[in-house]
Amino acid sequence: MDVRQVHHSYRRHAVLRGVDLRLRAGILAGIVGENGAGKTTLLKILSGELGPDRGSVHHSGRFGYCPQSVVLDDSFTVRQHLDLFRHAYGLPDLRRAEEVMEALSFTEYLDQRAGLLSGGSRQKLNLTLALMHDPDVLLLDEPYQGFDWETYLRFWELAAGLRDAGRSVLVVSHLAYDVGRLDELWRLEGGRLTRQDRRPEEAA
Ligand SMILES: Nc1ncnc2c1ncn2[C@@H]1O[C@H](COP(=O)(O)OP(=O)(O)OP(=O)(O)O)[C@@H](O)[C@H]1O
Repeated sequence: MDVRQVHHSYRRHAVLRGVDLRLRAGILAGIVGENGAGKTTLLKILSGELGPDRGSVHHSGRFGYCPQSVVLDDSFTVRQHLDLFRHAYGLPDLRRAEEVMEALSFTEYLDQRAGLLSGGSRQKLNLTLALMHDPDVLLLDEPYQGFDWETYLRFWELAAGLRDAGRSVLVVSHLAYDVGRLDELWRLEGGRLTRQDRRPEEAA
């Protein structure tokens, strides 16, 4: 993914003022920033949901995006969500979805309605839907919110496995927590990204 000089304003409020970012294959990168720094705006632009006022975003290969809340129909079960997304992605089967669910200890919820899932389980469904087509570039917005400690660790194992398989993974969070797990850390501040040291005491 190659991002050059992205600018975005909401009316006269300039939120992004020249964001540059290059994500190579086989990297696990993080972006941190305070509330209101523009993280969600940047992710929407990277995913194509929002057009930048200026600048360019290019990526190659399959693309996956896990926003903070995926629009889910609460009356559909987990299995029905998977089937819908399988058709949308044009997948022959649910093999990868099953692997992700296994990794997140989520398989027992297949027949649960989405509206009855706990916050953490709902997030597992969001992640499964974003990962089930095995994207080359993966953008994750606050991906571990609501996770218990065990699931949090499993999430990082999953992310590292994707990196090791040559995928580009970008984790966006307001918390500079556990940054040692990342290959690169960036801070979004004043509308631009700056590279951070990954030592937690300096990045927090
Ligand atoms: N649709 C919109 N219209 C006007 N202003 C907006 C809109 N969306 C976001 N903003 C403003 O842009 C700024 C950046 O918002 P954004 O949601 O991108 O930040 P964030 O870093 O994701 O914040 P948080 O960590 O709180 O989720 C904020 O000041 C916000 O109020």
